[in-house]
Amino acid sequence: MSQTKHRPQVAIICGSGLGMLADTLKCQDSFAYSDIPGFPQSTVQGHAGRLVFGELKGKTCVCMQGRFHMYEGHSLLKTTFPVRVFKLLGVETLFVTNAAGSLADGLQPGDIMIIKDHVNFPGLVGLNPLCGPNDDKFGPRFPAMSGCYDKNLRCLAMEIAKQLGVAGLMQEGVYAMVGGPNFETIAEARLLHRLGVDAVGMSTAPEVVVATHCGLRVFGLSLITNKVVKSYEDSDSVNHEGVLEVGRLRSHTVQQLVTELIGRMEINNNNTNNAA
Ligand SMILES: O=P(O)(O)O[C@@H]1C[C@H](O)[C@@H](CO)O1
Ligand code: HPA
Repeated sequence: MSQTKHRPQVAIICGSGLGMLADTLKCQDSFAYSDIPGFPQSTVQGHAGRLVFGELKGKTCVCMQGRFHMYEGHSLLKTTFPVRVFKLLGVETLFVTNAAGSLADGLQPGDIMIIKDHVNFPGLVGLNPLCGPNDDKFGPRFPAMSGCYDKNLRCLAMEIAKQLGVAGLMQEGVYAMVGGPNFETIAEARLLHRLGVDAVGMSTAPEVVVATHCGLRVFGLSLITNKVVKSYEDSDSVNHEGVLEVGRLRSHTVQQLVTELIGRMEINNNNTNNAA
């Protein structure tokens, strides 16, 4: 921390192809993950691997340009390590963004889903970053996860979307994390759809679990980059380049939404930082 004067209140984790969010920060100090002790390295295209500090609409932010995924071979403890670092830095609110495939018929590529809730499939079978001895300095052994995506921020995001004229692209929905790295089979896609999942991806849920455990307020967005193939008659096929391309096409809108939301949200300064 001696290398930056910024003391962030807000942390942003950028999903695949959404790293441009960091470019909006003013008065930047940026650090390659390879220069930060204990940080894993990014291995996925579209995840630059830089931690960027700066100002956005009067709030001090830190932005992860590149996240860590379980399928890269990192332990869940490693993939979520930055969230606890943010807590210790005094961050109060975590923004998570991701690229996801849609299962809901009403969600098209290019749409933006405000995450209302998640299904943490790895977590349901015991692959949870909170497994192992609990560190009481961060939070309780058995944290509640109901309400982990802050309702006030979700409402404010919708209000802002209306003012920006992009409400037609936006709706709330349930995100599910699967392990990846392969995309879903048709049978898996049908199962997820029947279970009430609106969009599926390979990240986010462990970060949100760790953030909620240590008392961070969370806001999440999924950029819908593709429709998940649910029919044996459908010859479409998803690929990572296509995912990144939709990210590029919608980068400006995602940037506007996040910037306005950060500018207008209140900071309570209720991060007592008692984990430090
Ligand atoms: O980091 P996110 O969840 O945005 O990345 C998604 C899931 C895979 O890593 C990749 C697939 O294209 O995009
Ligand atoms: N499935 C899982 N992860 C994804 C998808 C998908 O269809 N699109 C982007 N990330």
